[in-house]
Amino acid sequence: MTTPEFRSGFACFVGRPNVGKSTLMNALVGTKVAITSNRPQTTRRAIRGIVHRPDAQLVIVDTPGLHRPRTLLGERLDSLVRGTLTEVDVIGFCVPADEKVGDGDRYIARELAQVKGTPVVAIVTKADKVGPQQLAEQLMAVNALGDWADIVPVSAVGGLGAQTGQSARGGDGPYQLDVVADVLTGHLPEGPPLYPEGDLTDEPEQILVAEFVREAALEGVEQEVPHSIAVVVDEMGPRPGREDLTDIYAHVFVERPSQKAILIGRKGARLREVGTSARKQIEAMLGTRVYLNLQVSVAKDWQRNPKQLRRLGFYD
Ligand SMILES: Nc1nc2c(ncn2[C@@H]2O[C@H](COP(=O)(O)OP(=O)(O)OP(=O)(O)O)[C@@H](O)[C@H]2O)c(=O)[nH]1
Repeated sequence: MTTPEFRSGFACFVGRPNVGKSTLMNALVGTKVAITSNRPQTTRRAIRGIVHRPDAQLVIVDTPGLHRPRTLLGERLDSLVRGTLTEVDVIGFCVPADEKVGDGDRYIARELAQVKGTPVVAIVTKADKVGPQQLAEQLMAVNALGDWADIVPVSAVGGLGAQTGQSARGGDGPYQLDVVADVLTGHLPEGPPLYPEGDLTDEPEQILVAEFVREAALEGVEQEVPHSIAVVVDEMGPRPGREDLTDIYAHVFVERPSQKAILIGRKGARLREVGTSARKQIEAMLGTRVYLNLQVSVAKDWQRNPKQLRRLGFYD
């Protein structure tokens, strides 16, 4: 017998307002990852939480724009939402069991049909609120909405367990969270865990550091280098014996040599400015002094393979 490979990757959830996306995400994740930015606009793809399993790690990302769901419907999907949908490995499309499929659901289903290359799992939420007959009918109605990789009912409040006061996780109800997690992780590529378990609090800081560097690097050159920058923090930690000093090694990736030249500037002058500007922000956030080592590299056409890049740690 061969051991099943470990799987890892990213998921996001979409659906009309109030269909239970947040409840489901929170119920799924073992660890909440709070990204505490005082400038929330800068963190574009906040990690909502991580599902750790013996066989898989599922990283749930927030879908920007879905926090303003009332403007989402009726308008075209925000490009950021689109970006997120194509970057993740699997999308969970939530439709509640207790409301008839409506225009809002159909709208989102149509939009999802245009997202090529990312499997969509239709999730019928709040399954505990209806009887088996109504649930079966809703599953059929949702099935007719599109071409789903899977379709699965769930109750985030614990299936039958909800009525008996048992926890959602261990719940003995038929619509367990574990099943949703199984189905979602089944669509992830094989790969090692993307985040260390139990050491999650560093990650948001690294994301913010990358954002600070990215912002500083883009300052004043948005015309020449539009959206062509990705920043990866390679290493970050206190310098041994110096708790007041944090060493940070980061890579700034651009698409073309010409952009690299712009970022570095004459005799490295511009890159030094970028470093100084980013460092001030990072020092303010961390409350320590910071040594920031920036390297600029050309990663040709890095934007063309967003899934791979996300896996490598690009956050844009
Ligand atoms: N009975 C039951 N209620 C649920 C379930 N999931 C969510 N709810 C309730 O449905 C309501 C909406 O849930 P949310 O998780 O806030 O929905 P949402 O889709 O994140 O909403 P937006 O943030 O507006 O997009 C809340 O009152 C939840 O308590 C479920 O599985 N069963």
